[in-house]
Amino acid sequence: MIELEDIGYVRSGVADFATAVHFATDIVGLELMDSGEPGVAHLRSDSHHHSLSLVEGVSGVIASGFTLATEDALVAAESELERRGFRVTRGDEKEARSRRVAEFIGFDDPFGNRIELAFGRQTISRPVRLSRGSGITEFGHLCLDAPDVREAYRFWSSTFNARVSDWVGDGACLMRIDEVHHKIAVFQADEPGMCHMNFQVAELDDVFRNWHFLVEHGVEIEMGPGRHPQSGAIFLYFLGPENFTYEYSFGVRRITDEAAWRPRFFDPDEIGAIDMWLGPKARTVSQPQLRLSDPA
Ligand SMILES: O=C(O)c1cccc(O)c1O
Ligand SMILES: [Fe+2]
Repeated sequence: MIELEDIGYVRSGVADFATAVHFATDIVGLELMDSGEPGVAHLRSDSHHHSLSLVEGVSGVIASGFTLATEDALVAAESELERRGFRVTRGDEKEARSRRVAEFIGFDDPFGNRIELAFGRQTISRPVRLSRGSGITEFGHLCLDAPDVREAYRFWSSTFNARVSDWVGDGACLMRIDEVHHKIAVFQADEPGMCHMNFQVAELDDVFRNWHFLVEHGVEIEMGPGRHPQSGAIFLYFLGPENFTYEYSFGVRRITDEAAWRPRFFDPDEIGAIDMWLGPKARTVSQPQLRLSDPA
């Protein structure tokens, strides 16, 4: 069992670098760090150096990064994964530097999502300078796609310390690795990929201010503002360049009594399954509400 300390970063390839960086900063509000690497943009949301890296090149997610507490844990994880039959690679010095971690390993999960495990992630002491007043306080969770969500749960819960907090039928599994209701989610989709990346905002008002801001700037709102019955968070999903979905949310539940929590099963075909406020997608019958982007 590999103990994940936290979520770390998302690394994503973008074909139109300038447009993606402009969106991540001037629209989403993340801080652009000086990466020192041409074609790599590091976006900061909290006390860590970055949560999102945009890398000029082929469009699409490159890796999802998680942190482990110690170097020993990383070494142990490497052999544990190899014992379980995964092909594990170790990042070289340049790759580790680009991720602002001391060491990392990478492997493909059973569905083809690239996962990286790192230790020694860089903390920055000075306050975040958000590019606009979006109220972002931290990287909240990441959501991966997999064809079989229950199988994905078996993988995450048997390989790592991930516990299910709630299910939305066979369509979504929300998992915690600490007190936060979920930091890892898996949504059903035919192909692997990054379903969305969530940032927490400081107050309820930020969700609504951001909503108005996004609408004014012609950004496609995928769903919300609404409220998830699972985490209890007020959410807003919106579409960035190259099909990258961002989510802002406020008020995520913390599960402080680990022993008392029982995962719940929500029926995705039931109205309000992921939006208690019954917004437009929540009213769609049978049930593309778990698919945030309408199929092209
Ligand atoms: O926050 C949640 O509970 C939640 C539920 C369904 C889907 C999501 O993306 C979520 O973040
Ligand atoms: Fe989410």
